[in-house]
Amino acid sequence: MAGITFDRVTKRYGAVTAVDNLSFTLEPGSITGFIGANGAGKSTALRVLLGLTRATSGAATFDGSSYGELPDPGRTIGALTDADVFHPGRTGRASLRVLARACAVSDARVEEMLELVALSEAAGYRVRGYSLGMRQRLGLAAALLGDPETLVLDEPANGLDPIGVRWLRELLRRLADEGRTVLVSSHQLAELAQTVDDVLILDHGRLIARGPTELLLHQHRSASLEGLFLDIVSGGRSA
Ligand SMILES: Nc1ncnc2c1ncn2[C@@H]1O[C@H](COP(=O)(O)OP(=O)(O)OP(=O)(O)O)[C@@H](O)[C@H]1O
Repeated sequence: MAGITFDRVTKRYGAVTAVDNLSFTLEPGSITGFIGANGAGKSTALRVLLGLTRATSGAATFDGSSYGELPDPGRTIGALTDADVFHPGRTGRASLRVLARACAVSDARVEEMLELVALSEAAGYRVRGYSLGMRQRLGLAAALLGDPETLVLDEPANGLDPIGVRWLRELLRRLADEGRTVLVSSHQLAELAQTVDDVLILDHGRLIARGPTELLLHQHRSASLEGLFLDIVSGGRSA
């Protein structure tokens, strides 16, 4: 199973340092929450990991291989970065079938994933008619198509209704229990606290706290992940 390693990753856009010397390793079998204020650098870090943008320095790898070096990335890494990656004129089913062909996944697996994300009935409709929550579900189905060892999900709960949020939480737990590595960014801290084992807290591109959620809550005498986050981030800013 593939873990994730960030080794001194820095990404600059001109004068802006979006990710600043970021290092951490995630082991398989757990869910890690990636949190930070707007502009903290979470999406940039995930984009570097997924080979969507190049690091200025350092490297982000899956068991030693960058995304681009993976022989079969679709079957190793499942990623959700944007609910709007699908062609609006294609049906949900056709969208998944295009991806399935690219990573040699069967049409039967497409139907299984549509069922898993509760889109079987809507699979014949064009994506332009889908709600945000339905597009997120389709994105999750796409991420899971190749039965990947590692999942990298940028705000997967966006647009999901409360039933969908609970479904997602249970799904991620199942996937982690199967030994997969799950990294998930979110602003919904109350929900995230119920989902993850560990958190990484990013502020101005830098990792300012990391560890098991329960331990961090205890160390900071916080009753909630939101309290912990506000405490750490405002503490970091005044330091
Ligand atoms: N393509 C880009 N060109 C220039 N600056 C960028 C680019 N992408 C991100 N940035 C800048 O990098 C910083 C980090 O942005 P990023 O989107 O990674 O943060 P984030 O933590 O994902 O934020 P959010 O929670 O709002 O999604 C911000 O200052 C942002 O303006």
